[in-house]
Amino acid sequence: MLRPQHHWKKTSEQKANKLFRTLKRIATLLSKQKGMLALVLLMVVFSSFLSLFGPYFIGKIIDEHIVVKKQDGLIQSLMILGGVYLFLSLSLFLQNYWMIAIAQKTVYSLRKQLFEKFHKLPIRFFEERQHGELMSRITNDIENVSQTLNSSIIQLFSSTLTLVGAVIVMVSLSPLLTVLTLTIVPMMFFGMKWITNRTRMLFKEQQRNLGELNGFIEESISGQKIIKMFSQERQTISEFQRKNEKLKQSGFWAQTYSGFIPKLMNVLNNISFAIIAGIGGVLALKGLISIGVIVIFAEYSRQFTRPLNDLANQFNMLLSAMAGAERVFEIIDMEEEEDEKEAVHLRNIKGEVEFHHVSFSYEKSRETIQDIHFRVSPGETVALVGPTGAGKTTIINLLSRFYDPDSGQVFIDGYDIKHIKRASLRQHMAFVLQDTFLFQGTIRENIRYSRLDASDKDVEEAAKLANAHSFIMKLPNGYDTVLNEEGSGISQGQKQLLAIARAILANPSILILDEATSSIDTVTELKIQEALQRLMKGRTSFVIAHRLNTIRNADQIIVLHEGRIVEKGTHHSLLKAKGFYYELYHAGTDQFNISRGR
Ligand SMILES: Nc1ncnc2c1ncn2[C@@H]1O[C@H](COP(=O)(O)OP(=O)(O)OP(=O)(O)O)[C@@H](O)[C@H]1O
Repeated sequence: MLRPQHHWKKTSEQKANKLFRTLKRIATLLSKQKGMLALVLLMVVFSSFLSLFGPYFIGKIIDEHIVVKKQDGLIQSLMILGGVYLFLSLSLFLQNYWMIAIAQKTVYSLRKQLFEKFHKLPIRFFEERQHGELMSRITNDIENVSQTLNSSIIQLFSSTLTLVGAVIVMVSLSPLLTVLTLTIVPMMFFGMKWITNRTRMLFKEQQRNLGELNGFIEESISGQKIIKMFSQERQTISEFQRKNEKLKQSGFWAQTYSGFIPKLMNVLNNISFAIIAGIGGVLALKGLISIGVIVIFAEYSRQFTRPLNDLANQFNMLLSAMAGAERVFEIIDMEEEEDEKEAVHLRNIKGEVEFHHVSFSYEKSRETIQDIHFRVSPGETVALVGPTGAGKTTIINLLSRFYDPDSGQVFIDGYDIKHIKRASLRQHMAFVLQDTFLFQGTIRENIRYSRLDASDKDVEEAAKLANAHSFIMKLPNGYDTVLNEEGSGISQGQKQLLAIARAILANPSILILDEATSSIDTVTELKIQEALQRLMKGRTSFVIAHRLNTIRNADQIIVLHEGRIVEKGTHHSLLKAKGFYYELYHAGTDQFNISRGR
């Protein structure tokens, strides 16, 4: 029995420590705007004082003017009272205004830090995580922090000040009535606890159901084509209805229970008012307190329930925002993909590539590639061939340093690429992948993405070499046609021509090409082939080849199987050897299937 208890104690301690560290970090961020923060706190103190002083002053006016029917000085007192409430409003406005400015500035820099960090993290980081989840850190989590900074800090501080101040004044006026008034506090505490326990669970459920529904909506929007292809509309709608119904149910109960909170507050307010009026009245009749004191108490007790309620709410909000902030800091603290201190910048390269006994695994439990060893002379074309999962993409990932080898080395022009700056290394490479990623923007901007300083003439020149110019000119706005992220409006083959144009513009020494497996119409296919021939000329090219033509023309074919090189050679020498390549070729695997007929 001791152990779990000890464990529990430890984890809750760790949690508290973590929370404290996160709070401290937020405080450090906020302290960058010390001057403004000091002003806000000053305003909070001022407004708390005025909100206590107002009712006190009303009590005084009642005792000194109303009860004794003395008109002298009443007007002045009322003017002072007006001034108190005017300044109270002003200070509340100012503290809010300044605090929002501080909060927005803080989350602005947090958002900036996080986005910049994303670009310094290795590819592994993104491959291991859900993109939706990462998106939510930069949107929801940061928004949560922003909301809390906007209001919670002020509320927590002013609620505490008001509570403490009210109790001090009340005790000084009538300890007995204070004790009686405070009897509602435990009632309030337990009542609130009962409701919030239930609402918290219900809200959690509502949130979960909402998340589920949102996920389902997102999936059915992006999978619309598949839904229609398989005529699953009706099934999708009924699944949606089921989820929608669940959300409605949980939403109904969550809102109903949370709707009790103001009602309960009202009842408790009335009870405390009855206590103050009744018992205060008896005390006043006995001459123990004045009528003004009853008014002060009545007003304070009304003020009492609000800060107590606020404190509980704000504290919950603060906890949830801190959880969000923790998730943000977790990423900000992650180890970055850094270049070695002495890493060099390569100006020009010839394009000689050597893999020297390279082994690598994505996960410790399973070796992905083993003892890969080959050399490529500048300008050569290498076809990487092998069944699915053989390790072709992994070799490309290592060459471009998206991952680093566990053992062995990769050399470019005799330099171990570990000692070359990543940006410099990738500057000498261009990628034409199966799935061309296009950004929202014009065709011109999309081609220029590989060399931002290229002139319009350079862009068009590259498009011409890539056989893309003629189809671009047929688009409604030519080079200024706007594409969305999915590149809808142009075909798969045309997307590839754009990718080739991009690569031609980059003018790299090393070219990485992942040939498309999807079949493309013959005319476009021929255009692609011709453009690729131009692109590959004079550059060291690595091709994950799917077209027989490419494979046949390669200077070197590297045949991979289960992470190892099983054969090397040219098409003819490998066929002659009657080994694994020969088998692949005759078995008509994916790699050879596509273009055998062409
Ligand atoms: N990010 C990753 N994390 C873990 N394992 C991975 C990762 N990427 C690939 N693998 C695994 O590594 C092995 C080699 O994958 P790789 O993508 O290099 O094969 P491939 O030859 O390019 O296959 P294909 O022709 O299907 O693209 C596979 O077993 C794959 O499951």
